[in-house]
Amino acid sequence: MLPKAELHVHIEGTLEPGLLVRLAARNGVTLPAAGTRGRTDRYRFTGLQSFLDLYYANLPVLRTEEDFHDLARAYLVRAASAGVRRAEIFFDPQAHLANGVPLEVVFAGLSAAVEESAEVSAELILCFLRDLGAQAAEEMLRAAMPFRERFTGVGLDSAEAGFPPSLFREVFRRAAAEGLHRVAHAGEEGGPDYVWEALDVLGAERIDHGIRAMEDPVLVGRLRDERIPLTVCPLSNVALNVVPSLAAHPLPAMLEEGLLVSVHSDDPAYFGGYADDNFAAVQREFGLDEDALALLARNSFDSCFASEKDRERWKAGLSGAR
Ligand code: HPA
Ligand SMILES: [Zn+2]
Repeated sequence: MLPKAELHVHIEGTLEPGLLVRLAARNGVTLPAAGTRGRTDRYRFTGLQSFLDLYYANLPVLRTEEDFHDLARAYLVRAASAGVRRAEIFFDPQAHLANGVPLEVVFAGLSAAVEESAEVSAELILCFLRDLGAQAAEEMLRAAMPFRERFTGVGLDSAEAGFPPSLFREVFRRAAAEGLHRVAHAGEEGGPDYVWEALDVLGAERIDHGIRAMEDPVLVGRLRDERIPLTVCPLSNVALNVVPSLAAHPLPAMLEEGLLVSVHSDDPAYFGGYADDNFAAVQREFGLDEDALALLARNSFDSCFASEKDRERWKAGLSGAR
């Protein structure tokens, strides 16, 4: 299995139907109708919001430290089998707080799984829910500071359209002052202007998705010249109708432009696959050869926040892999 780093995965999006049902039973939580629909078949979504509605509807099954541990543990075991050596994992504490789960429960459960992970070097990235607004994000960051050592950076996720990155200037400035890494979802629903803002206003070090940057040649030049990482999620983009089909996905054009792109799973329990499945899908669809797949894997290590020494060690493992 090709070694790789997974840099765009939401831990809540790894909640597989089997674990969802077990946690609901364990906690005596009744799943909402929206949560039960589709579980016997593949999930079907019309766009980002229709997915988010189900994603949030399923989260009340997560209540205890053990629940968060079991969720992250299951992901890390599956990721290891996908060849993942490094995982930088998003989590959405505002959603859990809204469900009455204290922050220390979320951190304790996720951190325990991260620390216990021998196979995968893992870190957490705290995401702000952009549709809750800037003030809520600032309160979230303040509340998370007692847990500063347990997360490596901040991100920006949830409904994108109508919530431009520029709204979050101040909270990202504060995160930078705390020495936190900064990433942001941009250019999934929103256009190239959202990617510009994520870079110029938020100081984002990495853009999550970013595929709509391809609509702006000046932006493409900037991303190439500055080697700004883009974490692309092909099966997610197809599932959420961000692209009409995998065949129409801009990944080959992004590689052709020399961008620092890598491939990730986003919400694997909902979108039909983990990191290895996403690699297999683009290999099949675009006929990528071993060199192209190794480049995607190398890019993933070059895009991660691990030490130079670790990144070099993982990249050295690429020659002769597969
Ligand atoms: O795919 C996503 N996009 C935006 N926000 C999200 N939060 C969880 N998954 C996603
Ligand atoms: Zn995402």
